[in-house]
Amino acid sequence: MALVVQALTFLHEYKASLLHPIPNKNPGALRLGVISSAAINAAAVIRPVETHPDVILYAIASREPEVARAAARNYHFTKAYGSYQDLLDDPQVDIVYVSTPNSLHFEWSAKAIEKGKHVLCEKPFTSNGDEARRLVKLAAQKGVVLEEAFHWQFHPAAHVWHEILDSKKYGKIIGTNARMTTGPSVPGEDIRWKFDLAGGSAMDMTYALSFTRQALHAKHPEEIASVACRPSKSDPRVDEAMYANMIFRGPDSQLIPSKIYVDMARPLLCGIIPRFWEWPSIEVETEEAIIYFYNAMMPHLYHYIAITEKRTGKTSYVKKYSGGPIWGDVETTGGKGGQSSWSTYRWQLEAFVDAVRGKKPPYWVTSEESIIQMEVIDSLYTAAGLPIRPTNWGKKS
Ligand SMILES: NC(=O)C1=CN([C@@H]2O[C@H](COP(=O)(O)OP(=O)(O)OC[C@H]3O[C@@H](n4cnc5c(N)ncnc54)[C@H](OP(=O)(O)O)[C@@H]3O)[C@@H](O)[C@H]2O)C=CC1
Ligand SMILES: O=C1OC[C@@H](O)[C@H](O)[C@H]1O
Repeated sequence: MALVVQALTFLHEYKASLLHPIPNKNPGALRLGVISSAAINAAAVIRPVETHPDVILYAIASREPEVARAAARNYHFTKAYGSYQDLLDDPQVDIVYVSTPNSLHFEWSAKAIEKGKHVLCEKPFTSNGDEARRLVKLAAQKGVVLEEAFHWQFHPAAHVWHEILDSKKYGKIIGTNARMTTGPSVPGEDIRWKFDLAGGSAMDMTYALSFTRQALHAKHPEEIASVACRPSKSDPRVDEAMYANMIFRGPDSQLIPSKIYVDMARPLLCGIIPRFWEWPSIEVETEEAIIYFYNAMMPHLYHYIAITEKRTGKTSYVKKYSGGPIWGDVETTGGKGGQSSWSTYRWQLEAFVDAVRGKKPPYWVTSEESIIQMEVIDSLYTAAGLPIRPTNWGKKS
């Protein structure tokens, strides 16, 4: 129930901002510029920046000057810009967060990179694989940090889950099943329904594919065995839901059947009950156990990793809110091993700032990972008989 999880994250972040005093900022703290007034801004960067000593809320831009001014007042940004370009033209901006609709990620990330800014770009990274490759190349040419904001991957729970799977304590992986759904439906006018804004369930709910590829350390699937889409009623090019059966090559070179189900308008149970309990999750079957990561998307709210051993039928539970195999020994800006109140976005910011400061971040979403993720989404659309999300900017005619 992605919308509920999202709403709870807004509350979680708001509570964290009330309970945790804003630390003194470093004299040379990085100046953040935010491109758009998106709903996700508060959870994804504004609250995390408040508790990070090395970043300040410097500027926010909107297509509407008054919207930018209101956001700046609400969240205490120093500057408000009535155009995205004006924000990028400000030499004081060091790092940029791009939270526009998907179709504009490439354009505004590229324009920020051209200005020498480091970029944290929302997921899905771009509209398609071609844009992803071009963006990564541009960042490398300009020598700036570029990161897809795949926040869930930075959380300690994700790292413990990896540790369990990679240990082979329960044998090799033999199958995966990931899902992300929301019902009641995503509202009708939302950007996620618009083809020209690179909408669609496989784009927005890219997490299910990410959980799967992460579990398997997989790149492209060996085969897309089948894909079925439920098209949006208003635009058949937009997938309201997608069901995909893929075969990946697993970490031991074995072939692994992997199911993905994403749905932006999950039918209500018995026609009336929203499935509030259905949070973005993945089940991994190994030779000896079923390992279920519940709420892999926003584990800071609540999560568990349930391990049910096939031989005994017994289930044990693992949870992890701080420390863990990657952050455990790290001196973070919140102390050793970070803080259990930190959201996925706060862990992500910690790593992003490390990278901008030239320090090796404990965890990183590689450029290759972001490119392949977009390439696989392209191939899912092609297999489904739907068009790949187009590039609207920067193509030489
Ligand atoms: N990491 C996460 O957990 C989440 C990530 N996301 C991602 O963040 C991005 C934004 O999502 P969300 O917050 O729901 O988006 P919203 O619809 O709330 O905001 C998108 C913003 O983009 C700007 N914009 C620019 N051009 C357009 C256009 N043609 N139509 C509509 N808006 C436009 C608008 O800002 P303005 O008018 O100020 O210019 C608008 O406020 C998406 O890429 C989404 O996938 C979303 C939710 C969660
Ligand atoms: O990234 C996201 O996380 C939460 C979802 O509700 C949302 O659709 C998606 O964009």
